[in-house]
Parts: sequence; structure tokens; C-alpha cells
Amino acid sequence: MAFMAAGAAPSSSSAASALMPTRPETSPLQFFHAYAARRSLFRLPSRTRRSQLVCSLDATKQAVQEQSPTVKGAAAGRTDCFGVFCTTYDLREEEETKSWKKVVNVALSGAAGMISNHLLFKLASGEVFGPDQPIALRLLGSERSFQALEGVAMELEDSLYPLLREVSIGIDPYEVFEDVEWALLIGAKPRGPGMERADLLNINGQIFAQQGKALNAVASRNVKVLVVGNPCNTNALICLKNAPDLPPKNFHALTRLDENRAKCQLALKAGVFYDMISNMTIWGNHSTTQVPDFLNARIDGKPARQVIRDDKWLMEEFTKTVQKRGGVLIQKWGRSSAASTAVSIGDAIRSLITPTPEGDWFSSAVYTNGNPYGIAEDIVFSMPCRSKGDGDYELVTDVVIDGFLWDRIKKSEAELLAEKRCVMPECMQDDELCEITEDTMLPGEK
Ligand SMILES: NC(=O)C1=CN([C@@H]2O[C@H](COP(=O)(O)OP(=O)(O)OC[C@H]3O[C@@H](n4cnc5c(N)ncnc54)[C@H](OP(=O)(O)O)[C@@H]3O)[C@@H](O)[C@H]2O)C=CC1
Ligand SMILES: O=C([O-])CC(=O)C(=O)O
Repeated sequence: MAFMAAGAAPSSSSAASALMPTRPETSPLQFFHAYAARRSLFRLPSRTRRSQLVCSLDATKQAVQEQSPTVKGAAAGRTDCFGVFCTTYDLREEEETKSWKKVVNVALSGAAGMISNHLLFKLASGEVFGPDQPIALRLLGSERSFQALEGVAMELEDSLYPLLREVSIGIDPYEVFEDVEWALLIGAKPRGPGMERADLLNINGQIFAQQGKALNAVASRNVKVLVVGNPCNTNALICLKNAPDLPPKNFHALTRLDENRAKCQLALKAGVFYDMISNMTIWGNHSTTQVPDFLNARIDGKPARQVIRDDKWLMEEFTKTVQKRGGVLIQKWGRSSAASTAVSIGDAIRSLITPTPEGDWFSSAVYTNGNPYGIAEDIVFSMPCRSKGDGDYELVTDVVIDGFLWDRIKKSEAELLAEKRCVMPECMQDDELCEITEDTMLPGEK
């Protein structure tokens, strides 16, 4: 609670009012102020910071006087600062990046949902962006979830993460996405009973169109966008189409969970630990038509087929297990994968900000324009990628594609083209109708 007590709520802070939800309740505003106050200690120009410093220190000294001897003892040797404030209050704007990396601004939608509940704590701990990377978290919710968002923010605060420099909550993507360098779009409406898949595409399409427009208007010009909310490939396509001023290449849909699932199955079959599995591509849609590529995968550096020597298993059981893993998990758990999805989001981010090990690659669903494989342009399709660690990636060219693989890839491509026809008929060349086949299922759907 020290942060909250010390930061006399800066109601005049423009950053605070910019992100503040326009709702009359007092409690959300109080919380918002608390988090904004914490940010202002790091970011306000030195003059403002100094006047806050004075009143904050007064508050802190008073708090120390009222506290136990242990706490008093800890502060006894210092008269000008207390605890965590010693490191933060003395930072001058121009010196910030000498001792710390510049804060990375990360937005999450669906921040009160299951996946976010795992992911946020990984992000705040430094597990994803690194132990020397301060982070600001911007949580996007809705009227429906606002109270839950406050709860999430309170838990983050109580976790005392040294790298966590800001937590802000809001319901307007134009405010929450301002200047963000990463946007993790997790929130999406799940399919309800009796709902047609085309309806789901439509409803989520509207959410991702609005968020794309907001990113286009206010995010960092090089923002990296990772769409998780299903159907994630088509949601990512809608998002990038609504953000014409941002590079389409920067938009990803998450298929890293599928890659991880495929690695796990190969490791189990080969009787090796899963760090032996490399070059694992998931081609296509994050759906039951996805293609886990055992042809190019390697086990301890050797082709997976040579090690496993069971093509029937690879073509049938392996492929089906990976495609349907999400559904089996829902049957067991009664809800969809959340922890392993959060882990895979962390993996996906790390793969873009650290150089890919020599000869290896990772899977991500990205925009197909200019792809070297002959996959239809203008969709978001999972393909093998390599990164230099600068947030960007290139598509891998040294892969083999045989007839079996190509047939499967075309099936997933057809599915994505059908999804696109349903949500963006204006983008299609012909008059084909929105027609979703039985195959068009999320991994978690039956
Ligand atoms: N790509 C992948 O590998 C995976 C993707 N997923 C997908 O990720 C998404 C999030 O999963 P999870 O966190 O478990 O889901 P939760 O149900 O726990 O949370 C989803 C969040 O979505 C938001 N949401 C946005 N619009 C709506 C709406 N119209 N109706 C209801 N909720 C809405 C809600 O937040 P708010 O009210 O704040 O907007 C809610 O908190 C799902 O679409 C899921 O299918 C899941 C696993 C793997
Ligand atoms: O279908 C779902 O919501 C869950 C999902 O994507 C998965 O587990 O891969």
C-alpha cells in the first residue's frame, strides 16, 4: 500500500484523465488514480515530480513513524527517501534510460479473462520481456468486466513486482492503446449455445475491427499485435485491415500453443525430452484444419520421420491429437486452455525479441502477402518464421513440402478463405457465398 499512500492522487495529470473511464462511480476512479499516481512518479517532468516528492516523503515519513521498529530501522539510515521510493524518486527524465531500459508499453484486451489472469503475472515478473525490462500494463475491459479489472490491478499491485511501472485500466481502446508497443488481443466472445459460426465471426469481427481502428489511430507506429481471441486468424485479418497505417507484417495470430502441443506429442512418442524437438511448423488456421508438419520437424537434429519410423501414426494419430487437443482439454477441465495459452503467448513474444537459434524456427500466423510457398495472399496463415530478435521476422524458405503436406495446407487455406468471405465479402474477387463447412471448428469445438 506504500505506493498508494505516497502518491497524492494527481487529479491534474493529463495521462490519468486520458485513460480514465467516463463512469460516475467513485471506486473505479479511486483505483485509477492510485495506478496513475504510481506512473506519475516515474514520468512527470522533474518540477512536478519534485513537488510530489515533497508531499510523498512527508506522507512516507509519517507512515514510518507509525510503523514497527523493524521498518523504522530500515529507514533510519536515510533521511531523504524510503524503501522503493529511493530508486524511483531520484530518476530524472534524461537519466532514466541510463540505468533502466525504456519502459515497454503493453496492452491486453480481455484482461479480466482466464488467459490474462495467467499472462499478466508472467509479464509483470520479467519472465517474458526480460529481467531488466520495466513494463507498463494497460488493461482493456468492458462495462461488464470493469470491477473484475480492478481486482486484477489490485492483485498486480500486491505482488510488488519491481519491473511493473504502471497498471492502468480502461474500457475505451482509443485510450488504452495510446502509444502501446505491444497489443495482446485476447478478449473475444465465446460461441454460445445454438450460435452459428458465421454469427461468431461476425460479432468478433466487430470487436476486432474497432480495436484495429483504435490501434491505427493511437498505437506506436511499429506496434506488434498478437491476436489470441478466436477465431484468431480471421480476427487478426480484420484487425489489420482496419489499421491501414500500420505494417500488416506486424500482426500475428497465436498458433504457438499448437506448436507446443505438437512438440509435446513428438517428444512423448520418441521418448525424449521436449527440448530435443525443433523446426516444428504449424501451417494454416488455428482450428481443426491446422497442419502440424512432421515432415520438416527434427528430433535431436534428425528428421522426425527417421526417428519415429511410423508414418501412419504421424499422419493420423499425431495430426489429429494436435488438432483436437483443445477440445479434449475442455472436456476434462470444463473450460479452455488458459495457463498453457499464456505460456505460449510468452513464448511467441520471446521468439520475436530474441534471435532464433541457428537453423531453427517458430510458428506464427502472419499475413500471407509475398509468402514464398504459394499460399493464397491476403489471409493470416500460420507459417515458419525466424527472427533476429528485433521484434520483426522473416519467413523460412528451407522447408520441404510434399503432396500430403500441400493437400492439408490447401484445406486449411480454403477454410480461411471461407471465413474471409463471411466477414469481408467486399475483399473477395468472386460472388461466392459465406459458407462455413463442418471442418471449420476451433480446436476446442466439437
Ligand atoms: N489462439 C489460441 O491458441 C487460443 C485462443 N483462445 C481464445 O482466447 C479467448 C480468450 O480466452 P479466455 O481468456 O479463456 O476467455 P474468458 O472467457 O476467460 O475471457 C474472455 C474475455 O473476453 C471478453 N469479451 C470480449 N467481448 C465479449 C463478448 N461479446 N462477450 C463475452 N466476453 C467478451 C471478456 O472481457 P471484457 O468483458 O473485458 O471484454 C472476457 O473477459 C477466447 O476467444 C478463446 O477461444 C483460447 C485458447 C487458445
Ligand atoms: O477453442 C478454444 O477456445 C480453445 C482453443 O483455441 C485451444 O485450446 O486451442
